[in-house]
Amino acid sequence: MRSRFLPEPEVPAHAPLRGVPGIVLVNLGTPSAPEPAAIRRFLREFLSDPRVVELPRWLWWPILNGPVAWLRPRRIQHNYASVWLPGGSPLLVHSLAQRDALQARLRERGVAAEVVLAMRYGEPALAGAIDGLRARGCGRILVLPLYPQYSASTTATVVDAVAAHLARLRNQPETRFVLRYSEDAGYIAALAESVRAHWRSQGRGGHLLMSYHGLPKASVALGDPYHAECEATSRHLARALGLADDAWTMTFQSRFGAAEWLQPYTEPTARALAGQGVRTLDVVCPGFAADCLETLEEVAQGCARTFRDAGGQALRYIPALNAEPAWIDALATLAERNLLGWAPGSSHDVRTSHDPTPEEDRREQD
Ligand SMILES: C=CC1=C(C)c2cc3[nH]c(cc4nc(cc5[nH]c(cc1n2)c(C)c5CCC(=O)O)C(CCC(=O)O)=C4C)c(C)c3C=C
Ligand SMILES: [Fe+2]
Ligand SMILES: [Fe+2]
Repeated sequence: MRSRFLPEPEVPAHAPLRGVPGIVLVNLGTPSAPEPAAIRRFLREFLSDPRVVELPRWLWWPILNGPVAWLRPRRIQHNYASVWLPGGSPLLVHSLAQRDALQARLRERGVAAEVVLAMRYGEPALAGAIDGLRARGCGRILVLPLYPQYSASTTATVVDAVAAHLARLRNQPETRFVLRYSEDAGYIAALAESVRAHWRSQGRGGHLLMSYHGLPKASVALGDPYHAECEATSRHLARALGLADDAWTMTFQSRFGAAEWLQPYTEPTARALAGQGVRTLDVVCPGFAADCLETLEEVAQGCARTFRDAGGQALRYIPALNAEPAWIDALATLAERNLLGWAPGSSHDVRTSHDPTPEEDRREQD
């Protein structure tokens, strides 16, 4: 009989019942090459997710498969090419470095867990990452999206995709999700340290922009908590840096389409600040755990040009946390906390009754 479910991986018979836990870091996804065909493939998958573009299908489908699929890739290929790294797209390169650094840090801490990277759209695929962990005997999986602030258009789509894959499995792994860490102390401390390091090496700018990826205003009106979470991150970061209220501004970038998005927008704000006499502008993008097209091309290049053209002297972009040690430490702590009771060796480990040590066995019999 053919089963409607996927075949189960063969895990060695002597493998422990649930094995060590697996951790899936998940980021958005990015084209496999800075070329129109690869960009088109990526945009088609990403922008056909109904959580990303909420327009009715009959209206959106012709736009996506017409102008977006055929004009946008040709237009933005040069943007991608201008930030492309020898190892590939910056988003992929930095996310892989985060995976490796997190794996190493957990080992140093004596926490047994297998870390893999997946992209929500494109490669490495989420389903493949989960199957890879299962084949290595991981019966418990922690999904850790690289989105500090929850949004339906990012975090929830990861949950959707994981759930859709689990729906095809017979022997489902125990699964946990980290939905947000916008106010996490380690994350805020890592951000603050990255800003301070920038100030130490380049001097303090006249103003600090905290720029987040935007979202249609309508989504927030319908209950998406994203704006409130960006605000929470920004206030914590400002407090950690000891900034007065008029020394920083929260803005939103990467607007897409004709609708109104969260305001104030980053680029016009940079222009206005130059007009008000700000000479040097520091910009940090706390919502992007890894540098990507939106930070390196749109902000570090594009907004910097706008700022200079408007009379400013220099916009100095502060790199994303990427594989910064303080951030990897924060990620490791976040992971450990969410592995509670799962990870042998973790300081948070709660041994289950399934596998008592011989010594515990003896004690229990006494
Ligand atoms: C309606 C469209 C979009 C929504 C909603 C949206 C939300 C959103 N996106 C990120 C993070 C990233 N977005 C990136 C690129 C990107 N985003 C959109 C559109 C929406 N994003 C597009 C069309 C693109 C591709 C580039 C372009 O065509 O301009 C990226 C970078 C990817 C890369 O290859 O480097 C990231 C990261 C968040 C956090 C978010 C909601 C909170
Ligand atoms: Fe986006
Ligand atoms: Fe963009």
